[in-house]
Amino acid sequence: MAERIPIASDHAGYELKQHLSRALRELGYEVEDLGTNSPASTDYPDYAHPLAEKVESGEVKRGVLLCGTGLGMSYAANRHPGVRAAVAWAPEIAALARQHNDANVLVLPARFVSEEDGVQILKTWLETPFEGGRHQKRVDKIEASGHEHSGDK
Ligand SMILES: O=C[C@H](O)[C@H](O)[C@H](O)COP(=O)(O)O
Repeated sequence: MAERIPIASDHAGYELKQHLSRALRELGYEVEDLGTNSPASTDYPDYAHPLAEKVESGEVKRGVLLCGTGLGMSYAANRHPGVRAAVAWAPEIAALARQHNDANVLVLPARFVSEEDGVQILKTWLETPFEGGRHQKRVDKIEASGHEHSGDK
């Protein structure tokens, strides 16, 4: 069965979302489009939270968000426990976001990447595994309260 991947954007990411949705389908994924559905002005948290809730609950393994810079979407998505939303503007960032940070949400800065680069970033993020090892301990510490962790444990 094809993996279902939710994707969402605000107005700034709308055009690239449409392009990446087509690319995802061509790659064999089932795409769940959570909006927005036009280039009309919208508020990015209205799209980030529903997608992040799906990842947080385990309904889906991973998802894709887009806004102008990627920043607003990442701020909102990263408030959800267990969500690690990474802004990636180059395939190398997307690869490291997977290898080192186990990023389960890819966030694209739609006003700063071309359609072609967007597809390469997406494919790299989809195909790159988490390395685990020393990175697992660090990822685990993200979920811990900042008060509980100090020093090099
Ligand atoms: O982080 C926020 C995103 O980049 C938004 O896409 C951006 O702020 C939207 O800006 P505007 O309302 O000026 O199109």
